Amino acid sequence: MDSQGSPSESPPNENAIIKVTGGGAYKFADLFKERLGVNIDKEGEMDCLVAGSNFLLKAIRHEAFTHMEGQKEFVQIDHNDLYPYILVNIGSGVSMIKVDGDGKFERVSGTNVGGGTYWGLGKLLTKCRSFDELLELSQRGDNRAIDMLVGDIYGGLDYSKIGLSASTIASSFGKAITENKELEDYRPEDISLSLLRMISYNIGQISYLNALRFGIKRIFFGGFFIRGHAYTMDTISFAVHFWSKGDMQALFLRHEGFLGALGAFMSYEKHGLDGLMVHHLVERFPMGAPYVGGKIHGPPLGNLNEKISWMEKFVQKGTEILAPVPMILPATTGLGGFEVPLSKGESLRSDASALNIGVLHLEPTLEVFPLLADPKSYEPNTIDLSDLSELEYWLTVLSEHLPDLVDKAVASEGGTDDAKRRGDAFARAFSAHLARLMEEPAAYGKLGLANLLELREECLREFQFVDAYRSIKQRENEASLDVLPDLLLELDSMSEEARLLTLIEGVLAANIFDWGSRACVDLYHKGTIIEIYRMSRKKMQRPWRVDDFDRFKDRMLGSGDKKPHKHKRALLFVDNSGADIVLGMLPLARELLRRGTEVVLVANSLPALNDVTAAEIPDIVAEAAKHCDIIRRAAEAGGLLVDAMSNIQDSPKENSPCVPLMVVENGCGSPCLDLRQVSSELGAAAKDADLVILEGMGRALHTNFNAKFKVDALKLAMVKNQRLAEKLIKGNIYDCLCRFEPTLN
Ligand SMILES: Nc1ncnc2c1ncn2[C@@H]1O[C@H](COP(=O)(O)OP(=O)(O)O)[C@@H](O)[C@H]1O
Ligand SMILES: CC(C)(COP(=O)(O)O)[C@@H](O)C(=O)NCCC(=O)O
Ligand SMILES: [Mn+2]
Repeated sequence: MDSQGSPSESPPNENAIIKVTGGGAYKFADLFKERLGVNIDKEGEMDCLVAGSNFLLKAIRHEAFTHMEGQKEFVQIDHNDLYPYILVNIGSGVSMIKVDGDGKFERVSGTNVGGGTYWGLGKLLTKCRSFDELLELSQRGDNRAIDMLVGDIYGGLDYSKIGLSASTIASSFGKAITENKELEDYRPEDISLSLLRMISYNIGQISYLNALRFGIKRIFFGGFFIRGHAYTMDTISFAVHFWSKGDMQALFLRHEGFLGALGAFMSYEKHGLDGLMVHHLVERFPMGAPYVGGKIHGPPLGNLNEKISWMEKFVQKGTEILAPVPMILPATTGLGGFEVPLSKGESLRSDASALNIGVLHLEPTLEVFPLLADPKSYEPNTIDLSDLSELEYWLTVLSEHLPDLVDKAVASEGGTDDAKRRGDAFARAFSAHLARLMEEPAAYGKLGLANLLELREECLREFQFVDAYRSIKQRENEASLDVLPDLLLELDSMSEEARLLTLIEGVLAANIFDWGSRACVDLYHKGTIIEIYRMSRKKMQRPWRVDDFDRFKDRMLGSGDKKPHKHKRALLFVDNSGADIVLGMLPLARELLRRGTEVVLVANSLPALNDVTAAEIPDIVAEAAKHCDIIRRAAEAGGLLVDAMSNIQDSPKENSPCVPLMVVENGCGSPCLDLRQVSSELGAAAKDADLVILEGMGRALHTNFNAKFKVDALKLAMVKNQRLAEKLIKGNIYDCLCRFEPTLN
C-alpha cells in the first residue's frame, strides 16, 4: 500500500519488524534475522486469513466473483451486509471458518482431503513433476474413463426418481474396480481430471454442509490450491450449486492468493485504517512487474528507467507485444451440465491471481458526491464491457488511437530523445495492458469504459507525461478567447429565451473539440478551430437526438402559471479546453451568474486528453474577465481574480450584490467521472447546490448518462462516435443530447 507514493529509502535496521504468517514464519525466522537483520513477528494464520479477506471485501469494489461454466461475474458486496460468511481456505489441507466480523471468527470445520491430496495422489498416479503440469493434464482429461457414473449403473438412463442425471459421478474412480486395467492403461489426463473433480466436489460439499449448519448463504473460497484456475472454480461452484439446489453461492476473490500476507500487514497497529471506506481507496495498475500477455517475466520493476529499459529489452527479444491476442470466447457444450469441463482449453489459462496485482492508493480526502440520489445503486459506467464484442471494439479504438497519442505526448515534452524513449515505452506498456485485457477481460476486476480511459491516462503519468495535450490546449484557448468578445455581444443582443437556446447550442457545438475521438481528430485537418466551431454551430438543428431543452427553458424562465426558477448554486462539470470551456461553458456560467445563481466550475484535478484542469481555469477566467463585467465581478467575488484584481483600477466596485464564480477540482484525472470518488472540496461545494450540469461525452454519456441526482440535472454532450450514437441514442455521430432531469418537488 502506498499512501502518498513516497518510497522510504532507509536501510533495513535492527528494529525492522516484518509481520509474517504461516509455517514459513517459524521455519525461516532465524534465517531472516541472520541474513537480513530483520525480526519476524509471527501472526496467527487464521487471524491473518480472516483479516485479509475482510479487508479485501470491504476495500475493493470488485473483489468477489462467481465462476460458473467458465463465466466470471463480479458481485457487489454490501459492506453492511457482509457477515456472517464462510471462508474456505484450500491449501494442503482445508479450513472452514465462520466469519462474524473483524477479528470475530471460528474455525468450524475442515478436511484433510485438500490441495495436498490432489497434488500428492496426482504425483503418484501420473508421474507429473509439477503441480501446473498436473493441472494442465486435467484440461485435456475425460473423467468418464475412470469415474463410475449414474449412467454406468442404470444402463445409460437418468436415474430421474432421485434427481440424478446419467452423467453424475456415482463413485469417483469407481470404474477402476470392475475394469480389468492397470494404472498404465489409464490416460494421465483422465486420472488428473477425476482426481480434481473428486477433491473439488468434496470440498464444495463439506463447505455447503457447514454453511447449512449455520444458515449462511455465502461461501468464499481461497487458498493456493485455487490460484485463479477456471476449472477448479467451476467444479467447486457446481458442487455448491448442486447440493444447495441453487440456494447458496460459491464466491471467489480476485486477490485470494494474498489473504494471509494482507492480514499480516493489517496486524501492524496504527495504520489508521479502522474507519476505512471503499471510496478512500483507488486501485491502479502500474507496470509494477514486467508482464505481458499473461506471463510474468523477471523481477518487479522499481523506477522509471527500469521500466523503460525492460520494455526496450522486451522488444529486442522480438516478442510480439503489439500483436492482438485472440479473444477467448465463452465455451458452451450444450450439455447443460458439467459432463465436459467447460473451462478447459488447449493449455492452462494464465495464472490470473498472480497478475491481478494493482496498487491500492489511500486517498483519504475522496468522498461520495453528496448529490447522488441513490449512491448505493449508482453505477458510473453506461457501457458494460462484460460484453466481449463491446470490449473488443473499445480495446481496438484505444489501440488505434495510440500512435497519435504518443506523437502528442512526445511533442508535449519537447520531442527530446528521452521523451521519445518514454513515449515508446508508454505505447508498449499500454499495449501490454490492452493485450492482457483481451486475453483475460476480468484481469483488473469489473471494467467499464471509464476505467479503460483512465488506465490510459495513468499509464501516461507512469511514464512521466504530465500533460500530453498542453500546447494544443493553449492554442485552442487563445483562439477561442479572441472571438469571445464578439460572441458575448451577439448574445447580449438577444431576448432571454433566444439567448438560453443559443447558449445551450453553443455548449453542444463546442463539444466537438475532442482530441480523444478519432472522427474529430480527422476533422481538425480540414479547418481552423474557429471554422470548425462555426460549422458545428450552424449544424445545431433541433430537435436534438435527446432534447429536453423546452423543459429546461420552462424551469428556468417559467411558462404559463409556472414561475421562473432561480437556482441558488450551480455546479458546472466542465470538459475540454478551448472553445468548449471558453465559448461554451463560460458563457453559460455567465448567464447563470446574471440570473443571480452562484456558479462553481468543476474541473479535473489532473490533465486527461484535452480536458481543462481546475488549475488552468483561473487564467482563462481572468482573460475573459477583461471583456466582461459580469464574469469579472463574479470572479472577484469568488476569489478567482486575486492577482488580476490589483491591475484593474478603472472599475470601482459596484454596489449591486454579486454572486460568486468559483472553481473546484473534482479529484480525478480521467475524461470520465466516477461520482463515488470525488474531492472533498467538491463535496463541500455541493452542499448548497441545486443544479448540476454535466458536459461532454466522457462525463455525461460514457459515465453518468443514467445517474440520478437529488437536484436538477442537465446533461449536455455531442456524441462523437458512430457506434455509441447508434447504441445509446439510436442516432448518428455528431448528434447531440440535452437531457434535463428536474427534481420532483
Ligand atoms: N505451483 C504449485 N506447486 C505446488 N502446489 C501448488 C502449486 N500451485 C497450487 N498448489 C496447490 O497448493 C497447495 C498448497 O497450498 P498452501 O496454501 O501452500 O498450503 P499449506 O500452507 O496448507 O501447505 C498444494 O497442495 C497444491 O494443491
Ligand atoms: C475520450 C472521450 C470520451 C472524450 O470526449 P469528451 O468527454 O471530451 O466529450 C471521447 O473522445 C471518446 O470516447 N473517444 C473514443 C471514441 C472514438 O475515438 O470514437
Ligand atoms: Mn474531454
